[in-house]
Amino acid sequence: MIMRTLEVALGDRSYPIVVGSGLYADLPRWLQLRHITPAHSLLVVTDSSVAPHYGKRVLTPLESAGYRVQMSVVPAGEASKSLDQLSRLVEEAIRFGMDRDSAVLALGGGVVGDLAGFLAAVYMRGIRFVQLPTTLLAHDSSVGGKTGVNHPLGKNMIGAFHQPELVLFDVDTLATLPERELASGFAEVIKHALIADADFAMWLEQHHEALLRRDPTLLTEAIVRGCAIKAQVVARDERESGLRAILNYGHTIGHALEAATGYRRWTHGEAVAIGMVGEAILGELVGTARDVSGFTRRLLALYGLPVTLDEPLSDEELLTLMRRDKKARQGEYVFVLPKGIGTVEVKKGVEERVIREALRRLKEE
Ligand SMILES: NC(=O)c1ccc[n+]([C@@H]2O[C@H](COP(=O)([O-])OP(=O)(O)OC[C@H]3O[C@@H](n4cnc5c(N)ncnc54)[C@H](O)[C@@H]3O)[C@@H](O)[C@H]2O)c1
Ligand SMILES: O=C(O)C(=O)C[C@@H](O)[C@H](O)[C@H](O)COP(=O)(O)O
Ligand SMILES: [Zn+2]
Repeated sequence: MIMRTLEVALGDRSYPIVVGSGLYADLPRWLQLRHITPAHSLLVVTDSSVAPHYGKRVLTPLESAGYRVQMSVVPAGEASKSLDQLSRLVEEAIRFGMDRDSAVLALGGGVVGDLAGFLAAVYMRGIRFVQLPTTLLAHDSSVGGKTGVNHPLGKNMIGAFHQPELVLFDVDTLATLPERELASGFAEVIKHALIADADFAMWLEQHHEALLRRDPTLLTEAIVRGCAIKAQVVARDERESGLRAILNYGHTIGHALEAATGYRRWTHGEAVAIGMVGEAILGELVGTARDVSGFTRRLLALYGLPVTLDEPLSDEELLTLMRRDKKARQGEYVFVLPKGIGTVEVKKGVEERVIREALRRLKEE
């Protein structure tokens, strides 16, 4: 049995990230290690695609250990990251009798993780929660405490920082993940490599075939390396007063693409993949880096990810959305730009004409 453990070091709010197989059978023990005992009722939030596969696998050991537990299911998909779904979950939590000692378990991908985490952040002004990620992408979303929902005018516009008590990533769940979602998850794995670890980027290039075949040892290694980069950044700058913004590489453009298409055209990872190519081109134009967009494009393409902007979106709309990005200040555009492979910098005040040129090149095959 594979099992690897890391820590997000946040003083008395530090928590473990456990990555391995067959972990759900031991879920009660992990919860008790975090002082979530059968005296505490649990709301398991999941989605309509995950519930049929893993609902029972999570509920059964909890019930056997004496927990009072209820499962709440939201429709699968990005549209569930909404205030409407949040409000419905609050109602279910109240009716179930959740109190300040209760905990929320987020069983699913980033949508469930962000939504259920936000529920935990606001329910009775904050209760504990646990992340049970079931997508590759959720190696990113389950760590670091960014929770929230979308607004039609902007991605993740409503949310809170609220750290989980525990991240328990059972890699067995990845067996049922659709191929498109696996690729989408690799976009954030590649992001972690491109911002912090050139060797990891080369490793991802070398092992792409086995990783796409879901070789369990390599997949676990990719998750652990990605989580380790994220955990280190979060530990140094939990609330994004500076350094943490590097985790947003590809997202100024990526989030604009998602919002401009009503969160329907691309998955989050696909939008970030196109965004990383765009921001690599932008880095070359601004002069922070040389010769990075070619490698970025090739690596993402090896994982079947989109690397050109092939949707007829107006530059005006994308620029408006990018000015609303959470990193932006005083109407200035802020981007995370590469300095090379494995290193990036946060660049404020990028000129609009240069962004337009990057978008033009991003549209080229
Ligand atoms: N909080 C953060 O730091 C952070 C980081 C990255 C991304 N995100 C957010 O995460 C979201 C994207 O997450 P995602 O890509 O995991 O999408 P998702 O949660 O929508 O999952 C993708 C699809 O796969 C299905 N699915 C999930 N696990 C499955 C499994 N094991 N087997 C079969 N089907 C499964 C889901 O039902 C869904 O249809 C976006 O909203 C993004 O903004 C947040
Ligand atoms: O954890 C972070 O910080 C990130 O930026 C990780 C991103 O992959 C993630 O998509 C995050 O939700 C984006 O946050 P936002 O603040 O730009 O909405
Ligand atoms: Zn992301």
